[in-house]
Amino acid sequence: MIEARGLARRFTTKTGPVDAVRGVDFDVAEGELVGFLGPNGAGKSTTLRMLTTLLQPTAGKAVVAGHDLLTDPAGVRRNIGYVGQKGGGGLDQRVADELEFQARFYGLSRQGSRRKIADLLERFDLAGLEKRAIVTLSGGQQRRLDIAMGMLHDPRLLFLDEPSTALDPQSRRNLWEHIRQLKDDGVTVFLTTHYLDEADFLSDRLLVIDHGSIVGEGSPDELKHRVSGDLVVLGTPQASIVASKFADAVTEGEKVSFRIPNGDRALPGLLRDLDNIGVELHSVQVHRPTLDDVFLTMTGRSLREEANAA
Ligand SMILES: Nc1ncnc2c1ncn2[C@@H]1O[C@H](COP(=O)(O)OP(=O)(O)OP(=O)(O)O)[C@@H](O)[C@H]1O
Repeated sequence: MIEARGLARRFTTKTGPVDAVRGVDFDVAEGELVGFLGPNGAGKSTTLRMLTTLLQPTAGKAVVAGHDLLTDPAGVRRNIGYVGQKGGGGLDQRVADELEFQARFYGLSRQGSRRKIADLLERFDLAGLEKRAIVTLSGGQQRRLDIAMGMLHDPRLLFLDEPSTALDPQSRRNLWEHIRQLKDDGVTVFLTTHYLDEADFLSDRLLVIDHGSIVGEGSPDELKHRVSGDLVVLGTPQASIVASKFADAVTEGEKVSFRIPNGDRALPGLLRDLDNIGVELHSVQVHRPTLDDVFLTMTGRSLREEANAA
């Protein structure tokens, strides 16, 4: 559904050139939900704007929804939906008028657009809000309306830029369910996010971008497995004895932590060995790596710090 090869964008600024995207290669298969994850300024929006024909690449090429980005941008636009960071709707407009206007813009007949709008209002839990001005909707309702507008022409591929930014936890969760539903309906979804929980919950596959280059790719689980092992934390008065057995062990009072591969499976044997040498244990915890650990391993920086700083 997407084939990007050497896609790059350089901006010329007063202080010199900025390589926002440095020749990225990736594929997205039909029906996949791919999360494009990276910190602020990593190049996510620039990539998305190129793939949606809003910005001309300075190098490389891509085929998007079966059409060549450079030679057939109109073909790309006809077959994709794009939901940007800021909603496209006129805030004073009523919900139904906005949808109607957009549907007619896409060339739907009056009758066709009525049917489609009713279907989308139902699908995105907006039924009953037709007469409300957009400005009076909650943040979650506005985001769902933005997505409904992006789906009016039944695109096979939908781009979502930071879909849940500025939503409260409950609305985010609700929006995620709607995004998953799109995937279940067969729509290919490509979304950018700098939220690890969002990427983890939604994505079949993740592309991790940093400084304009792809630094990692895989399912959330695959990426977590690449971090060297699970974190084991043991509570014991003999923390220093345990620490002496593991090169990377860190002790903190009566707590010792270290990483081992496949922690769940390795733990029984490990506990037996410690018991055999007389180590007394108060507590045992095993933590699977998080996507934050993955990001830290790949880039040397914590994505959470970046997101918080934003
Ligand atoms: N029009 C522009 N002119 C100059 N530099 C730009 C322009 N647009 C983006 N950049 C720079 O390109 C880099 C990538 O920006 P981009 O917006 O693609 O990142 P991002 O990953 O989407 O970040 P965010 O999460 O903040 O939206 C940044 O260094 C940014 O400052």
